[in-house]
Amino acid sequence: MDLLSDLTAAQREAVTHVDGPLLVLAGAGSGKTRVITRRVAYLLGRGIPGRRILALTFTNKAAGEMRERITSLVPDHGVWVGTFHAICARLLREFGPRIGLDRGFTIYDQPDRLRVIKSVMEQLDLADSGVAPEKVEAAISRAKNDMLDPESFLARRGDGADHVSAVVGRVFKTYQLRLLESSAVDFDDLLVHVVSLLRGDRELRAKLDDRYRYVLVDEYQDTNVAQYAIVRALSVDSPNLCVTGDPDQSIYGWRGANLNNILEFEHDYPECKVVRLELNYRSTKNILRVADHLIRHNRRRKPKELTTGNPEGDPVELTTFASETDEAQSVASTIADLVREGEYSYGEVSVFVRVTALTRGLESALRSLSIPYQVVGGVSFYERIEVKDTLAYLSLLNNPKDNVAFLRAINAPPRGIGKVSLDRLLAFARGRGIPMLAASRDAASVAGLSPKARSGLRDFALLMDELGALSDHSAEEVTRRLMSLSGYRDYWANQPKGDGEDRVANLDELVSAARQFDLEHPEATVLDFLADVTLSSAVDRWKDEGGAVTLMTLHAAKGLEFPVVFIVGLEQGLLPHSRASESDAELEEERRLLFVGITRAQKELRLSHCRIREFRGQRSVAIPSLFLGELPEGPIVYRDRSGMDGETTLASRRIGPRPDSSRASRPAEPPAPSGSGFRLTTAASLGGGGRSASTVDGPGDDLAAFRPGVLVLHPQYGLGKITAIDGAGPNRKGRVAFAVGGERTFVLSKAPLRPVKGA
Ligand SMILES: Nc1ncnc2c1ncn2[C@@H]1O[C@H](COP(=O)(O)OP(=O)(O)OP(=O)(O)O)[C@@H](O)[C@H]1O
Ligand SMILES: [Mg+2]
Repeated sequence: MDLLSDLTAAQREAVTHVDGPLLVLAGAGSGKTRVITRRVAYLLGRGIPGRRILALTFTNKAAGEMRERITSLVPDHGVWVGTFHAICARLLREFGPRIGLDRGFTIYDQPDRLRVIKSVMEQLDLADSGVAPEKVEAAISRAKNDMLDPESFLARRGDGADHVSAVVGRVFKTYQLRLLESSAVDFDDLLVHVVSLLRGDRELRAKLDDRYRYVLVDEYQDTNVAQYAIVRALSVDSPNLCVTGDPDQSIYGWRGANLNNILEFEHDYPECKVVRLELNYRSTKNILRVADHLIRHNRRRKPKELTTGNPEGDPVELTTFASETDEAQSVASTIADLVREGEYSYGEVSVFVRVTALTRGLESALRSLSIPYQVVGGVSFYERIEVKDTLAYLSLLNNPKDNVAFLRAINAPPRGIGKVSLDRLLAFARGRGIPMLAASRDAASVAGLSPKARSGLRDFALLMDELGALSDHSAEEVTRRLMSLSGYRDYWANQPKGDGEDRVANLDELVSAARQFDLEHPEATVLDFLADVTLSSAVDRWKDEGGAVTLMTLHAAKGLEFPVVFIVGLEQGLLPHSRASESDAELEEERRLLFVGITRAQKELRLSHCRIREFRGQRSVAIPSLFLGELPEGPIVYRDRSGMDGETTLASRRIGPRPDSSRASRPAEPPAPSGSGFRLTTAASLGGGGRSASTVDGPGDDLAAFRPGVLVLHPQYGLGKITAIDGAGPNRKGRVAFAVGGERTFVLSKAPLRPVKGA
C-alpha cells in the first residue's frame, strides 16, 4: 500500500518529516492519530530499525489499534507501541535494580493501592482522622504525578500544613515504605521511578536516548509532569520527537496533566517543525458547528477554525425529558429504531455519560429491549472478586514478598484463618524481616495461632511451592491448575445457585483470556500475562465485538469515533460536574470534556437532559447544563418531551442557564456560572420551544421562607429542596438535598441560598 496517497498535503508533510522535533497541532478528527501510524510505517520504510522507534499513547486500546495498523502496513516491525505505563513497567523490569527495585516487582492497581492506604491509616491510628482514605489516595496520586515525594510534598505545603495535608503526608511516607517492603509499585510509581532512573543515571539516560531514537507521542496535551520528563529525557541527543495534540481536548488537568507541555513545545524545541492540520474528516458540518460554537466560550485557548468538507448531515438533536427513566427508555428505543431501519449496527452506537453511576439506568433500558451493550469503565471483568483473587495467586507466584497478594489469596477459598491470626503472622514476619508467605512456612513458630490456622498457613505455603514449580508453563495452564489445586473453582461451584454460577463463568473466562494471551504472545510467560492484565485500563478491556452498543464515560471516549453518539444527563452538577464549579479553569475543562464527546460523533449526535433526576437515591429537580445555553441554534433541533407543562410545580418552569445571545458573538466573555443570576430562563429557547421563564428571588429574603419542602437555589450546587430545618435565630440550620451532588447542611443566615418563588 502506498503510505502517502490518501493523505492531505499537510498530513504528508508531517509523515515524511524524519529527523528533528515535530509538533502536529490540530483539531479533533483531523488525522493526528493517522499521521502517527503512517509516520511509523514511513520511518520503517526508510530503513530505520523498529527497535529504535517508540510510539506512546494513553490507553492500551489506542496502542492496540496503532500496533494493528502498523502491522498491517509492515509485518514484523519490532516497534515498541504502548502506553506510558507499559513502557515504564518494561524499563523497570530491565533497570529497576539500579534504584533498588526487584525485577519481579508487583504492580498495584487502584483498589490494591486503596487497600494498602486503609491499612496504613489504621496502623497510624488515622482511621478516625476525618480524612477519607479515598481522599488521601487521590492526594498521593496527584503528588506523584507532580513528581513530589513525601518530604517535598510536606515541604511544599509549608509549616502551616492544614490537617488534611498533614494526614496525607504521614500516610504517604508509610505507604511508600510498605510498597518497598512488598517489592511493589503503584501505577503512578511506574512513571516516577523511571523519571528517577533517567535523572539519576546519566549513562542510562544516554543509552535509552540512543535506543529510542524516534519517539512519537499521541494526545500530548494530556501528558503530566512525569510523562513530560520521560519524553524529554529520551530526546536530548537524538531529538527526533514527534508529538501530536489538541489543546482543546485536554481533559486530565484534574489528574495532573499539564496543558503547557504542548503549548510550550515550540519553546522547548525552538528548531521544531510545526504542522497544522486544517480539515476535520470525521464529523458532519452540523456536528462540527455545535462543537466549534461551544468551545469558543473558553477564554484560555488559541482561536482555531474547525471545518470539514463532509456533508451537512442531520441536525443535532437536543431533547428535554421528564425523568431519567424517560431519557433512558427513549435512548434505548431510538437505538432500536436506528438499527431496525438498517442504517446502523449496534456497534456503531455509543452513549456517553459524565459519571459511571449514570450507566445503570441506561443498562436496564437497553436490556428491556434486548439490545446488546457493553459498559466500558464500570465494574469490569478484571475488578470482579473472583478474578482478582485468582490474579492474587499469580502475583504471589511472581513476587513472594507481595503481602497484599498474600492477604488476598490466603482466604480464597476461605481457609479459616482469621484477622487475629493474620495480624500475628504479620508481626512475626516483620520481626524477622521476612514476607508473610515465608513466615507461613514456619507457622509452627508463630505464637498464639490455633492449630487450624497453623495447618492452613502451612498448606498454603506448600500449595504455592507446588504452583511455583509450574512457572515455565503456559499462562493458560498455570491459571487453570491454580484454580483447581487451590480449590477455589470448586468453592464457587459448590455455592448455592446464582452467585456461584456467575463467578465460575468468570473464572472460565479468565482461563480463556490466558489462552488468548498465549496465542498472541508465544514467547511470553504467565508473568507477562499478569502484567498485561494489571496494566489494561478500563478502555482497554473494551472488546470490539461489533455487535454491541458501547456505554462509557466522556473521559474514556477520547480518541475514539462512532457514527452515532448520545450524550445524556446534560445537567448542572453532572456536566459541569459539581466538583468542577470552583474555578473558571475547572469549568473550562468541563467544557472541553463536552467538546471531546461531541467531536466523537461522525454522523448523528443526540444530546439530552431531564427535568427530574434520581441520582444516588435522591430524586430532585435538575437544572439544564449551562453549556446547553452555549450551543448555536442553527444546527440543532430542540424537542421537549417532558410533557410536564402545567402538571408539576417547578418542573413546568423551564429552569435553565441564562441565555445570553450576545455571548455567542462575543465568545471572549467568561460564561456566567449557573445560578449567579437570579433570572433563569429556558434552554428551550435554543430551538423554538416555548419561552417560559421562571423567576428566582434575589437577596434579602426573610429566613422564615425556608421551610422543609421549599425549593432553593445555591450558586454553586444548583437547585435543591430543603429536607429539614433545625434550631432558631441566626444559627438556624437547613438541610438541603440537591438535584445532583447529594445533601448538605447550611447556616441559613449565612448561606447564599435563595428560595425559588412560585414553587
Ligand atoms: N486524509 C484523509 N482522508 C480521509 N480520511 C481521513 C484523512 N485523515 C484522517 N481521516 C479519517 O478521519 C478520522 C479522524 O482521524 P484521526 O482519528 O486520525 O483524527 P485525530 O486528529 O487523531 O482525532 P482526535 O483529535 O479525536 O484524536 C479517521 O476516521 C481517519 O481515518
Ligand atoms: Mg487521535
